[in-house]
Amino acid sequence: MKKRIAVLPGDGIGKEVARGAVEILQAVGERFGHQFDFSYGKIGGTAIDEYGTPLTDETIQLCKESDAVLLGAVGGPKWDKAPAHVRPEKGLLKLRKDLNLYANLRPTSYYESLADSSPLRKEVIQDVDMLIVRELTGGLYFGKPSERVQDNGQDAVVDTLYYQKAEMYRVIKLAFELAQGRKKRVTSIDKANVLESSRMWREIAEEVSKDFPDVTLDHMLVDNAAMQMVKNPKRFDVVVTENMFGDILSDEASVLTGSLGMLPSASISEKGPYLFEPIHGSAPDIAGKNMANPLAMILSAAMMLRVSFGMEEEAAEVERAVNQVLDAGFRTGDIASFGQTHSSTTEMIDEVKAVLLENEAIMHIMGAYA
Ligand SMILES: NC(=O)c1ccc[n+]([C@@H]2O[C@H](COP(=O)([O-])OP(=O)(O)OC[C@H]3O[C@@H](n4cnc5c(N)ncnc54)[C@H](O)[C@@H]3O)[C@@H](O)[C@H]2O)c1
Ligand SMILES: CC(C)[C@H](C(=O)O)[C@@H](O)C(=O)O
Ligand SMILES: [Mg+2]
Repeated sequence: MKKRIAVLPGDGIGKEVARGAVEILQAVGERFGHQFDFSYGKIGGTAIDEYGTPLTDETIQLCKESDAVLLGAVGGPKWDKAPAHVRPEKGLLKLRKDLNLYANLRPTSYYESLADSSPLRKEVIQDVDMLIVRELTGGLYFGKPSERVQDNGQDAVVDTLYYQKAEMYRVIKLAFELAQGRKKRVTSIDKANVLESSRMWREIAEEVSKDFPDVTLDHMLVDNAAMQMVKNPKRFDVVVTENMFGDILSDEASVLTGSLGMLPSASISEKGPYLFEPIHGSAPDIAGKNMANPLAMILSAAMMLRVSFGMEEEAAEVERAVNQVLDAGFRTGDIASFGQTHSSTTEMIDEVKAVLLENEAIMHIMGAYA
């Protein structure tokens, strides 16, 4: 059946990696006989330059009319000094809010072939398999007021951490449901020794856990969690946490796989369409140089196949092709060990595509002799 995919490449390396995901999906379509229709929209700085706003109503409409959304990344120094309402990042936040994407799933798994490119010892990271469930539409990112103020004649500033109970409840419940299909362990991360919002978060986690007797729950303060994540990452299965803690911890978790350029994500809502994006940003330091690692974006496309379209075999094939390319020694700079030759973004994309199509040929031949 035809699937409509909205593609929002965004800024910087977002454009380079989004192109890769589209090429891989085209190869999947060719191999498995699916029709994927791609429609392009602008978001972030690119949209500011053209329309004066980081997200137009047309782009939101395009996303709502699609079966899934693929997003590259937004932001860059060109727009860093822009007033708050026309910052590229505001476009992404508005899109997440408008599509009600309340949960952001960020899986981190171990890649045997990348063990040498991690700064952590192999014994520490081997077999890590963690899923961070990040609340995505509440907390400090969206609380009002968020502004500069005058306080007793002093320049001051306020940001607000606001959550409704129901917003915490639904994402924590989802984390428990996901844990049931995994190792049945949820670690809820908060700052309950200081923040009232975290105390409520912890109470709700306890409340939800009563409905999931097969899943164990533990609580961890976020500062300790940041340390445990690099010291003993294997202790984590499903991690659930509020928006900003999840943002920070997931960049940290990406180091366990080897690089920020390896971590995909799925942002989901109650009824879709869902959005799929790498967790990294627009990487201005390497943008336009054909150096970015496209694998986080390609793996996000695999998550889209699985989560939005129920195409498990197709998703697994993309993941297998990525693994094969890594096993064969292809590396962008961020995942290269000392002395290894660096492949460009486009070379990596071409390699994954070639493996995908080559595997089809091999399976075809094997089928003929079966
Ligand atoms: N979802 C998003 O769109 C998103 C996420 C994070 C940051 N940002 C934005 O991106 C801009 C730059 O932010 P930053 O530099 O703090 O974070 P970043 O994620 O863009 O880059 C951090 C570091 O990781 C490297 N890196 C990131 N992705 C990579 C990849 N695929 N391959 C190889 N190396 C990669 C970069 O070169 C850089 O050294 C900011 O404007 C920020 O707001 C956007
Ligand atoms: C660009 C920024 C708003 C965004 C976030 O903090 O959510 C990014 O860091 C991410 O992780 O997707
Ligand atoms: Mg982030």
